[in-house]
Amino acid sequence: MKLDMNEKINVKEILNDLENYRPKRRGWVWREEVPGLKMGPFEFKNCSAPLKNSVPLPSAKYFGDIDPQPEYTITTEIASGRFEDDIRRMRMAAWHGADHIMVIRTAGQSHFDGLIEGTPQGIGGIPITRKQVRAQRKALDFIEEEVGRDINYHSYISGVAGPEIAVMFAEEGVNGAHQDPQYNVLYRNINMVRSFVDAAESKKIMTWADIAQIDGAHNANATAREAWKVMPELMVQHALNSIFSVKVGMKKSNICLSTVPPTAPPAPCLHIDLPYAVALRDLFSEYKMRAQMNTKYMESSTREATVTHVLNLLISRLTSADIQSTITPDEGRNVPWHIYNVEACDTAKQALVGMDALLDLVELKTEGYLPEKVRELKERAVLFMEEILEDGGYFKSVEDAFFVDSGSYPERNGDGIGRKINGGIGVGSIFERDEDYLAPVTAHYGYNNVAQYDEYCVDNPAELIGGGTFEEPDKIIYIDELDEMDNVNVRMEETKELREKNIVKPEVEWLGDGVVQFDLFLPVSKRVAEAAALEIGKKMGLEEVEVIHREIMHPAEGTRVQVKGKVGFSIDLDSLVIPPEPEIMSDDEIREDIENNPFKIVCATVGEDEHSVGLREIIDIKHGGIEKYGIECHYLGTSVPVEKLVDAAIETNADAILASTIISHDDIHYKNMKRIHELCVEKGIRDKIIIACGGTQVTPEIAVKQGVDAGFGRGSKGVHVATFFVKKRREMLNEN
Ligand SMILES: Cc1ncc(COP(=O)(O)O)c(/C=N/CC[C@H](N)C(=O)O)c1O
Repeated sequence: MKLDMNEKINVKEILNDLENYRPKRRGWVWREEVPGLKMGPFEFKNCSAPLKNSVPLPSAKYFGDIDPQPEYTITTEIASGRFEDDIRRMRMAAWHGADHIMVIRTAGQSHFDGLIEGTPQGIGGIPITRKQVRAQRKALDFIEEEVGRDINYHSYISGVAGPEIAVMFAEEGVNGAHQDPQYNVLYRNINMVRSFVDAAESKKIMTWADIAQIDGAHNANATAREAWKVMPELMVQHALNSIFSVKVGMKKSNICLSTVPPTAPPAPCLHIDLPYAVALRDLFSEYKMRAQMNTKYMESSTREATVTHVLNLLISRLTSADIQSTITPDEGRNVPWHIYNVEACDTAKQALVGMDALLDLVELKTEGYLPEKVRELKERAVLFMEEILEDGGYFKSVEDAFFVDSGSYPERNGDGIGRKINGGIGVGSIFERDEDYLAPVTAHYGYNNVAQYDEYCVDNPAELIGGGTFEEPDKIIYIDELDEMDNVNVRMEETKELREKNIVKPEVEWLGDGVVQFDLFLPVSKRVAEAAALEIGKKMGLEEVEVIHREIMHPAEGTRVQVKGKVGFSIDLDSLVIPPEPEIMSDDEIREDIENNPFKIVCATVGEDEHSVGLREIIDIKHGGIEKYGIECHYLGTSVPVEKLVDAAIETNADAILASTIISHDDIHYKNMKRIHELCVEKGIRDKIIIACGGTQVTPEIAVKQGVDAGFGRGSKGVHVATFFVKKRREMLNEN
């Protein structure tokens, strides 16, 4: 199966024959850095190899459609609860620069005490199962082929089924995973002894499979009452998980510290977060940094979240990052939607390439507040570690609620998360292995008496059984579905007409969910505006109308409200009149026509409009404008009265008038077009002259309604206008 960029991914095809799917590779892939990368007229210092296929930033069109990729791996978190719909979002995110797909697990999967099978729908995440992992890894094989860059697939190895999950991930070629026993203990109340014994096993397996590890320190950020007060503890948590991982045998280049700038505006966040970012990288210089955007201080304003994320990216650029995780701007209001996953990827890409080579321009101060604060934070972290030792070690310090205390260490408010060593889920489930304990498996942590059967297999216990599932994937027991109702086949049956018929429904996260959102301003106070917005949504025929964001413009003057609702209908695409792509003739064909029959135009930016760039791009030869075809252009400049433009057309006996207007306030651009047409009629030249008008806010269909012959909107180029002129003149000559 090879993806065609003009065809949707065939999810049914992906689900076919999953039993025999095998992952193409094991382990994590970092981007290929290309220092001195030349793209368009620029040279980049901190970029990686460009993609084969991608969607550039909107403004890329001003720079030859280049789409430079920063050197950091870019993560997008995807998990709507329906993995089959997430596959499409993965493809969208990959085209927008994501090469790390992180799949949130269904709420509370950490408490599942074993692997689950089949493809049940999840809540706020995906129930991780072998079939679901296979389907998404298989889909990513095709998507990475399409974009031209390897994509890392990532999930979570935590909870009471951690080791089983680790084995399944190793078998299925999962490339990255969160693994941090502290997460189990602090946030899922899983017995601490069980958690660390499981973590040793899980990390051993991850090491064998070359799975990159992300720790869970960021959770303290998100859980603490005031995130910046846990900075010392965050470094302690990173240290504990990192050294434990090293002791199990994990290479440091696979150990990624999950670090989040703890604050956000209106706090003076750089002043607080940058010293922390520097201190962390000083202490853990041998490890990888997985920079995650701030998730704690996010409200329902996607704009606010995006600006905070750009400040987070500035910190990444000023310090370092290996993985730049992105958080969807709408994380603060609902389960992330397609469009916001993509926005988050674009925010990271845009900001990081925009700050390319930043450290050639600025450097961090080595005297004063910054280094002093860095030292202070490191000292607090070391003191925290020392107190753990004095208190009797990690488990004892957890019992004494050292962690996630709202005080800024060494201050303590006594409100940390305390767990008992003889409490929590899984307590009492650890047994010492007997003298003759044997597990004939690969990558097994701890005591394993293989020699009792064959001393030559001590380093390869699975040899005793002719290889385990790591060596012999055909030994994996693949279970398709267990629940006859809660599975992907039933779900896809429900939405099949949206796949099979030529109809479409709006969606935000699931195919056919019918959800739309709209943004409006109401000149009333907040509470009145919310009520009015709901009423407007209902009158628009939306169902399940809900206000998802409101912003006060002024307590009395007005409120901005964002509303979501569902449409009950779908659109029959066969019934649509879809305007054809603007035809373009070949340069030679246009040039030949003009050589045989010279063409003269008058052109200007009309009205009170001073924007000249757009029109110059359309006419100037150096921008690929219409002059390159031999068209004679009389450019009258900017803010030209329409009367003057029409008079010039008459004086020069022009074949065409080309008017540009960018300003569209009160539809002034269309009013000017209409006036040009009327003037040509009044002066008796309308049937002899071609009128074309353009501008970024011009909709061609509306332009023509004003009486002109053609309108050219955003993205139009010289070749579009020249083709139109040649065709329109031929049409007029044929008529006469
Ligand atoms: C170390 C660790 N283990 C397991 C889980 C997940 O555990 P459940 O399956 O019980 O939800 C998490 C969750 N982190 C949130 C993702 C965050 N948005 C991120 O990008 O890091 C975790 O941090």
